[in-house]
Amino acid sequence: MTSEKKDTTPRDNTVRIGILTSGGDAQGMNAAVRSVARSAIVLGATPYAIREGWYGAVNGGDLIHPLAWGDLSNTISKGGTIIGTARSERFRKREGMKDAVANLISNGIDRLVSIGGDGSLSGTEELRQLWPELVEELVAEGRLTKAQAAQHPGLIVVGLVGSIDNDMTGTDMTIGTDSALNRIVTALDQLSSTAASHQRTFVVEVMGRNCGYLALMSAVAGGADYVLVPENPPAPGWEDDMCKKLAEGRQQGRRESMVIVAEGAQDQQGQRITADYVAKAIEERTSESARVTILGHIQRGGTPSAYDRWMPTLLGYAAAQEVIKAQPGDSAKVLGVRYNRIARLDLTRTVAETRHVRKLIEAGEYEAAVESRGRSFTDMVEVFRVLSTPPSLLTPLESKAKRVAIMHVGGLAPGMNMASRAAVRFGLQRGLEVLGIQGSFQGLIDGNIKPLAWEDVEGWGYRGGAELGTKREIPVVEEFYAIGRAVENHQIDALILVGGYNAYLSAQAIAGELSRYPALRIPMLLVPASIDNNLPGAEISIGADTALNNLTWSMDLIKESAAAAKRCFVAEAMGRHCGYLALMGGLSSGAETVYLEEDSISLDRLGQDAAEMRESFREGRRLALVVRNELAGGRYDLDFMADVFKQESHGYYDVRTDKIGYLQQGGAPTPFDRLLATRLMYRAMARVDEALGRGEAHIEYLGEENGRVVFHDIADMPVQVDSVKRRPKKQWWMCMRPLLEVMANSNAAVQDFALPLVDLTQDQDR
Ligand SMILES: Nc1ncnc2c1ncn2[C@@H]1O[C@H](COP(=O)(O)OP(=O)(O)OP(=O)(O)O)[C@@H](O)[C@H]1O
Ligand SMILES: O=P(O)(O)OC[C@H]1O[C@](O)(CO)[C@@H](O)[C@@H]1O
Repeated sequence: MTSEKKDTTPRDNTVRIGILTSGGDAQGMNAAVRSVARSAIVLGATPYAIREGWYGAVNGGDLIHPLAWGDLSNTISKGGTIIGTARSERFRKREGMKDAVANLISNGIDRLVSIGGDGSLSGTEELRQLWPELVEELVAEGRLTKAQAAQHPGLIVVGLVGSIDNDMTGTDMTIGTDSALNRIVTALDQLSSTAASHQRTFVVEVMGRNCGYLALMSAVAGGADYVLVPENPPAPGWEDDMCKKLAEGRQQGRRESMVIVAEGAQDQQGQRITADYVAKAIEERTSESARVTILGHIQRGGTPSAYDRWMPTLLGYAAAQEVIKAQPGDSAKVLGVRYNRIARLDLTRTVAETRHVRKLIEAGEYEAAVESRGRSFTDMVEVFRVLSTPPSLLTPLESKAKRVAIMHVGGLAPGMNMASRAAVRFGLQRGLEVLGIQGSFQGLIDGNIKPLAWEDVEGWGYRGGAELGTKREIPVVEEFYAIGRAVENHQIDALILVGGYNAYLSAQAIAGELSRYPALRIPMLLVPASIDNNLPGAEISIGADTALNNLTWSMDLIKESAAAAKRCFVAEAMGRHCGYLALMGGLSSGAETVYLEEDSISLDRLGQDAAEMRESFREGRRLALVVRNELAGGRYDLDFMADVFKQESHGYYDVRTDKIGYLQQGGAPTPFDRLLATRLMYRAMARVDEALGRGEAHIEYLGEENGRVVFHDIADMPVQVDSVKRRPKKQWWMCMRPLLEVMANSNAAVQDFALPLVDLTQDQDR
């Protein structure tokens, strides 16, 4: 970013858009700033940075300056906010706001994209409402001319929610939350090994102010034993309950114990519960020592997750579009995300609703407070209870004498272990016996099957790989008899297959042979797990988020390695025929070009891209990233593409290739994949239980679509997928394709394209 003093006197007639980040910084704010600024440039407007949040608006001068395309280079992977943030006390006062109006107008700015938490956004709205009055006063005081006042009659505002707390109602995730959750869960994984070595309890305090989202979700994803959140204060005597739970867990073989305390946790008397208090309570009641870890600002630090890059990029484009189109007097909007789509929310209402939750907690209306956090939060309270409570403390359920088997089929997907762990615990709670099949269909035929107890799956959640193994082979007809015999011999009443496309094809094959093999007429349910994200009826499959993060992280490293030389990297992402990883990885790592299998890639296109690449290096570019999906371009493979770029470089840059490969499949699953696996298995086990109760035997697959878990009969599969390309006919993320062009090219021809919007009138959670 340039540091020289800018002449901010308005000279052109373009629309000027001020961009500020305010309140606590959050990972992903840079992606939002970059996107708003670059989209503004592509849409014909001029972006201005207002540095240090509202402090910059109040103080003006060098703190307000235009942003050039190059100022945003290589910022998407950076943590924090490159334009600075602050908590400005002066802005809270009328005089401070008046100074802000004077400074904004003297820079020709009356359109603003404000990125921050509810405090920052309510400050923004207050300024918008006071604007006309303050302008009048400034004219009366001679600080603005009448012409300036006439030119800027009102402030046009769009808000983006940047805060790790995820406390804004109406939006599923705020910018920074996913990264903070990644940070917390990584820390919990690391603490687990030391805790297990000593059979010790760790009490971990996490951020979130009055919101328990980070605490609750990290407790589920990190496999914790007990959680304390502000919305759901524990009843008197909770210290004894907690210690009983910890002791029982130990009895069941749990070596590491973890208690998560939200920083805003309190008891029903409104008394704050600190991590130290929790540790003391444990030491007083058990013979064990407890250790306290306060994660603090680590949670807000470091590089953003892939989600906190592509999501703010999408929102940033939408915000630029919105702020350019809006008219003075239009109500202010805040753009959030619901079900991976953009939610256009009324700023005033959203902020008021958010503050209302805080009031509910203060008033002791806890049930209402939990409900206000939305369905996913409410469900997770119950999910956590079931997952974390040792069987001896769960209300005993009568055994149903039914056996549900679980196995993996297809390529490895991080999160498969979490799905198995959840299956065992949800199944046992329902009075079902859960069997683990080792080694897919061949394992079933060979009888590699054993009952899984509550403690058998302890610690599985954070492991990469698949403890039950997985194989890609689809059973052939000759094996169906053996499979049927195995199902009968092991008295398997229902089967849950966690896996990828080949699991679905296997189920389809079984469905076609049911009349010949009646033993296979049992409920079967497919749970989507594939890093390719190519499964029907599932917008995201288990494993795709981990793979995307692994890919993004590797491309960050590649970019860094290339920064020293003038270099173009051509990187290859997995995904087979599905471009999800390549496109989202490209968007998240700031790639210049992405080639998908879904595109038709001609030699002409490659030649043209290479010529543009040469031109950009000739004009001073130092680094470029091209991402290709592993099957994109058919015979134009990785080496061929690299050769075209090399041949056309004319010495302006050199070219290197990198096949990212199997590291995309490896490592511990991200919190998103763990939570998705848990949510899906919660519903899967309930469905199987119901089917067993009713004596039904459907073969179904499930997945999340538009924020709902939806079940489809296997017969729907041919309608939903392109069977040659092995991917859904409709891929919701494809509409983000033009976004990459907008972020990569200031002369992008793409002006306006359809954004994935959620229809809030159809939203049953609002
Ligand atoms: N009611 C208000 N009126 C005017 N300005 C406000 C108001 N509330 C907050 N602000 C401005 O926004 C800044 C940031 O607010 P706050 O500290 O509440 O953080 P936030 O935006 O809620 O972010 P975070 O989620 O990180 O806490 C304040 O320092 C102040 O300048
Ligand atoms: O960075 P500061 O000013 O210490 O603020 C910490 C607070 O900000 C947040 O990180 C974001 O609102 C909260 O979770 C935390 O309570």
